[in-house]
Amino acid sequence: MTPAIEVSNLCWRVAERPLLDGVSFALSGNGMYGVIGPNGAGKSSLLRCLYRFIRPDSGTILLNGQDIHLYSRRSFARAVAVVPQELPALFDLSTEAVVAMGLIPHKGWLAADSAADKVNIAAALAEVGLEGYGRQPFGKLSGGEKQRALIARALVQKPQFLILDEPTSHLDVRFQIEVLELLKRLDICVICTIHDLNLASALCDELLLMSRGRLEASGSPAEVLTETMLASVFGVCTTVKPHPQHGRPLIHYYYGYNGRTASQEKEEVSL
Ligand SMILES: Nc1ncnc2c1ncn2[C@@H]1O[C@H](COP(=O)(O)OP(=O)(O)OP(=O)(O)O)[C@@H](O)[C@H]1O
Repeated sequence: MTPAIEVSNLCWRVAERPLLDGVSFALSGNGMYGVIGPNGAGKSSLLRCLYRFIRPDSGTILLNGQDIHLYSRRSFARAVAVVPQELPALFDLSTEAVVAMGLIPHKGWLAADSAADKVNIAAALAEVGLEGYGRQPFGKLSGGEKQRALIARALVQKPQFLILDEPTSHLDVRFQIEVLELLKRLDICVICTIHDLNLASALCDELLLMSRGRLEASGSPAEVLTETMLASVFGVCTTVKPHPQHGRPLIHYYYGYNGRTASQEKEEVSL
């Protein structure tokens, strides 16, 4: 079933500081939704609200028409999988045991893994390029391998809605592309924070641009990634052209912007 996510007027304040300020949007179906924005813009806070880690002061989040806080723990875990930004310790567990945790919402803590479960776990590890790593202690994997194992855990969960906080942050460039392509192929509703704007442009169907706790812009990469928007939200000078392969925005950065206008900077560079 295609999930519909509807976020209305989300507000979250800490010590009188508005960290999320009237955020509203709808994700109307399957696809890759990228949350972008500068450091401290509120991207992770927004995702934490979506997976019920934070309870906002006001506003609502509906999943398939029902407030997420009215779902039982188990039914929410069946529908929603999360790959957090922080890599958990889980030192004593093998990598396959960590991936198997994704099955818990479907069968409970104590049920042993069936032969079919083991096939699913091995397939998920292979999907993320970790074939043969199942017996290795999770704690001994590299940062990028851990991140991919946590994505495999989310895959075996078979969620309707997958939330990932910076899934590419520990990955080399090849795995950044492979993991995002894999997430896109899942054909479910995926929302992830991402700092690489060119990757977001190439692989996300829609972008949500956060700035200072507010949703500054949303829409297709071409609608959101404009030179003017990048200058005003990130304070960087860019030239944005269609990518020669896929036609979506390709951002070239100018260095040493230092608060001058984009056109001043470009004139200087072209001299
Ligand atoms: N629990 C909290 N208590 C107080 N302040 C918080 C809390 N969580 C987040 N913040 C603050 O809220 C702001 C937004 O944080 P958040 O992690 O959502 O930003 P972000 O856009 O994900 O940033 P980054 O790109 O650096 O990961 C930051 O200034 C952060 O310090």
